[in-house]
Amino acid sequence: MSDTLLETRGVTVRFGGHTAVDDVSIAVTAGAVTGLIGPNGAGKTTLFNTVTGLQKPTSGQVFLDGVDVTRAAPYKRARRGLARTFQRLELFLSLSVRDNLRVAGDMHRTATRARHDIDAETDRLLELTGLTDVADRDVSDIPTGRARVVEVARALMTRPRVLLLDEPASGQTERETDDFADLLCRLAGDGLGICLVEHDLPLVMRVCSRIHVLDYGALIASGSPEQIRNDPAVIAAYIGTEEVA
Ligand SMILES: Nc1ncnc2c1ncn2[C@@H]1O[C@H](COP(=O)(O)OP(=O)(O)OP(=O)(O)O)[C@@H](O)[C@H]1O
Repeated sequence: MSDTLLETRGVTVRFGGHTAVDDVSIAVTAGAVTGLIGPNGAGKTTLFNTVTGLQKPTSGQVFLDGVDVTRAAPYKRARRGLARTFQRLELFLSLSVRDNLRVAGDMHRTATRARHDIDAETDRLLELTGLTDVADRDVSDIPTGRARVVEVARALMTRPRVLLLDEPASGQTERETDDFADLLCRLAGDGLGICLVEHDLPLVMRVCSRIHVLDYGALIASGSPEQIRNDPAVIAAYIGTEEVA
C-alpha cells in the first residue's frame, strides 16, 4: 500500500503567455518531510496555491489520499486533511497566540462537528510547538520567527494529515530554526505528511527525506538530499543565486 497522501500529476499553470508551473508531478508521503525548492519565481507558491485550490490549474490533476480534488473548493480540501501556512504571515495580530489557535479550533469544530476539547488541544499544541511562554502575548508583540511557529500551530488545530509550509523559517534566528527543524521531525515522526517550501537550504537538507526541485516552472530533479546536492541541473539552476547546501 502506498503512503502517498498528496500527489500532483502533470500540473500546468499559465498566466497569459507565461507558464508558471510546467507539467509538474510530485508526491508528498505520510510520516516524512518532502522539500520543494527552487530559485525565486520557480513556481513553488503557485504549485501550493494549486494544491490548496486557490489557483485553478490550466491542466493536470491534484490527488489527496488517492481522490481527485482538482475541482474541489479549498474548504473541502481542508476537510480532507490539507492545511497550509503562508509566506506572508496570515495571523490575527491583535489576538493572543492562544486565541489565534482557539479561533482555528472553533472554526474547525464548527465545520467538521468534531467533539474534541479545544482548550485541551490548544494547550497540547502550545506545548508541542514550544509556544507556552508566549501563549498570552499578542502576536504583534512576539518576534517574527516565533509568529511563524504560531502559524504552524494554528494549522495543526485543524488536525491535518498533510501540511504545506511556505517559507516557515524566514525571519527566524539560527536557534529558532534549530528548534523548528526538531519540531518538523517530531511532527513527521507522528505520521504527518509535510511539504516544505524553503530558501534555507541547510534546513531543507537536514529535515527532508525527499526533495523536488523546480526551475522556471519545470521539475528538474527529485531525490534524496544527497542526490539533489550532487545533481548537475540543480547546481546549474542555483549558480548565481544561492549555493546548494
Ligand atoms: N497571479 C499571477 N499572475 C501572473 N504571474 C504570476 C502570478 N503569480 C505568480 N506569477 C508568476 O509566476 C512565476 C512563479 O511565481 P511563484 O510565486 O509561484 O514562484 P516561487 O517559486 O514561489 O517564488 P519565490 O521563491 O520568490 O516565492 C513568477 O514568474 C511569478 O511572477
